[in-house]
Amino acid sequence: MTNECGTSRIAGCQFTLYPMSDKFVDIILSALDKVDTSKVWKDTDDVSTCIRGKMVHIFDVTQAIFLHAAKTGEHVAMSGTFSIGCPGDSSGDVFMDENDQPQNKAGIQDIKQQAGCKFALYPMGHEDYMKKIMDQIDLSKSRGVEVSESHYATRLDGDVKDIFNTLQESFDQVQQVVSHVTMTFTISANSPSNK
Ligand SMILES: Cc1ncc(C[n+]2csc(CCO)c2C)c(N)n1
Repeated sequence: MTNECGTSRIAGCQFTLYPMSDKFVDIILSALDKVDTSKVWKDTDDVSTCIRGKMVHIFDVTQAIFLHAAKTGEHVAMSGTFSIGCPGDSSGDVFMDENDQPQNKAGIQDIKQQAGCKFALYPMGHEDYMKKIMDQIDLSKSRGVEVSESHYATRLDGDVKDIFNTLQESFDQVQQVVSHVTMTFTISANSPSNK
């Protein structure tokens, strides 16, 4: 059964890039600058960047910003929270009229990048939330990434595009049956550490 409580399906992501490099200012600002964010509402401050709009563009922009930062070869991490159906979210609805064509597919098509990611799904207000989460962990295993258990999160290892596809599909599947869903993630590339 669907649990509709918001008036729109506006999605969003609040994220922070952490380049482990002396050049962190340039890496953050050029990643934000190189990515086409014309189909999302965006606000950057000294802590993080928030984007809001259609789910397809939220994942497209988040992935592209991480890839542009990671392709510098520096050790870069990104942490953030995706959200959809937040009952208080509505003022950016103007961006909901955009079409579903992702703006950054061409810009990232030649970037090949391995990464490790930990994510956690939070279906809000559902008593059977563990079942909804376990279904997505099971589905992750057929999406071309290595899936492993971690306390309070699930770990995904593989190509960044496969990782973001897995994140998006998991989030999308749950939001089809749960009105308000949040999902936290941390992704790291070019780390000098062993797993
Ligand atoms: C995605 C993202 N957005 C904002 C910040 C915050 N921040 C920290 S240093 C810096 C550049 C100099 O002002 C900015 C914007 C971040 N780290 N990652």
